[in-house]
Amino acid sequence: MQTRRASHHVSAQTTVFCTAITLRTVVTKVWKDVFLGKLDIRLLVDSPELVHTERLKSVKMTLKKLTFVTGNPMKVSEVRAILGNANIEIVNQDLDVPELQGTTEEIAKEKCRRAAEILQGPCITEDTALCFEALNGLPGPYIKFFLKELGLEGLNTLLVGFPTTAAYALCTFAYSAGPGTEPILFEGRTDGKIVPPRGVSKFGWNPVFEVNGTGKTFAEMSEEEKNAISHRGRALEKLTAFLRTQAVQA
Ligand SMILES: O=c1[nH]c(=O)c2ncn([C@@H]3O[C@H](COP(=O)(O)OP(=O)(O)OP(=O)(O)O)[C@@H](O)[C@H]3O)c2[nH]1
Ligand SMILES: [Mg+2]
Repeated sequence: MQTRRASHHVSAQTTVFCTAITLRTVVTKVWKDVFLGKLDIRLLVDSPELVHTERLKSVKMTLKKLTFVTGNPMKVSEVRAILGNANIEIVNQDLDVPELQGTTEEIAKEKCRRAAEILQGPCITEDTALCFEALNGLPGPYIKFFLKELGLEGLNTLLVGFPTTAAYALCTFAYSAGPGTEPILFEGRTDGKIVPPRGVSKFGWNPVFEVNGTGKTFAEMSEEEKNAISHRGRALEKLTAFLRTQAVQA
């Protein structure tokens, strides 16, 4: 009787001991992976049930690298700064993808579809528009050509005689999972007004776009300040949220 109770006691002790060792091994491995950057800590919080399954490992791999097709190095630099926080590495491909004429959405979608065909793989593209309320949204996606021909002062002159200088910056990211798949769009918008140039910037129309409620043009803001409220930052927030849901479903 006593022998049986003793052996029962020993086996219970063994179970507790083994469970503790297993738990310790799992916890150590998870934190080691977080520390080494192999595992995004946010995935642990969002979906703890996925911890250390093969699923999560492959998800992490797909999330890690993203090809951004653009010929604009300033876009690349901002996107890297913003997505660096989400632990996504941006690989830039400067492909000559023709831009269709149409709405920002149409341009972004077609640009991405063509880029995915050329790359034969997944990618993101982005189209930015600067829209003037007084001109019913123009120049919109054609701002690049207006800026080139008219310059910063010219963008102001364009609005002389109109009752408002209100404008908004619109950024549309397109994500394609690969050739033949319909690109998905993620849009971010920042409202402001067109003002005479203030601040120093290497990026296009930053000096003439004053963001509502800040009293500052994009060119007068630090990189962090701009990224936190910019059209691009807001669009990327949506893109990263989408990539996380993809991760959970993969
Ligand atoms: O001051 C700025 N702050 C910004 O945040 C910003 N984002 C874009 N732009 C400019 O607006 C036009 C968009 O045209 P866009 O989208 O076709 O770009 P792009 O042709 O330069 O590159 P891409 O089409 O290869 O990606 C181009 O002139 C860009 O330089 C910005 N200027
Ligand atoms: Mg372009």
